[in-house]
Amino acid sequence: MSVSKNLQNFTQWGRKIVAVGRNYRDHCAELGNPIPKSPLLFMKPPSSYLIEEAGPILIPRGCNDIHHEVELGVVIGSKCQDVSEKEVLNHVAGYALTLDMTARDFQNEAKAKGNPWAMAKCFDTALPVSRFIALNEIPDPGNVELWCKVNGEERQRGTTSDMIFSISHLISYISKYFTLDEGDLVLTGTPAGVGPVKEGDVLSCGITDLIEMNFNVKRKL
Ligand SMILES: O=C(O)/C=C/C(=O)CC(=O)C(=O)O
Ligand SMILES: [Mg+2]
Repeated sequence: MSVSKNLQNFTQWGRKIVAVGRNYRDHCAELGNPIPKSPLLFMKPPSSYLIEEAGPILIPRGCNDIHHEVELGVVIGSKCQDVSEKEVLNHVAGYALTLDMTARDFQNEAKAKGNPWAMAKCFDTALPVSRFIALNEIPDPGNVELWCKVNGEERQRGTTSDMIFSISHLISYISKYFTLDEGDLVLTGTPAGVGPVKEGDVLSCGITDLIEMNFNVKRKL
């Protein structure tokens, strides 16, 4: 699809962010979760976006276990409502490299009480995000290698070919329940290797040698 130049600033649009959880078998196993039968969805707010130049990832107040989750983001280019899997790629404008930062202690507490995950997933700086990645830079989104390092030490390396639900399936599925609009972002889930970062760490992630981003980690005062 042709991409409006403006869409390159998708993080400033204030659009929806739909995140998929438990989309890699090895990540389900490491957290002791069952393999989902259908996509597990949650939301992150646009206020959680953090671009590289904007400053550090801030550990939210009271959190003692914040985890990195490197993920491929898909930028929606046009309205998706009841879109078939075959049509999905016509609605994709491009991609982004993302970190679904997760306050794991908040999430575990919420899970134990049967409560929603908002406190764990939605805090300010919970969504470090790269520049817009054009379609031609990722010819096959179903076979993209993602990596994540803490202080230069590799923690995550996985490929989108290991997703349980493909990008086409995810977007088609979401569009059956709620409309995706131009400028929305879909996070496609993280592979195994998630783990903690602490104040003073440098968190780096990338897509093979296509793109890399680096963030300092600080505690919110
Ligand atoms: O159920 C859990 O314990 C944790 C789930 C997640 O945080 C899911 C994701 O965000 C993911 O798989 O990427
Ligand atoms: Mg995630």
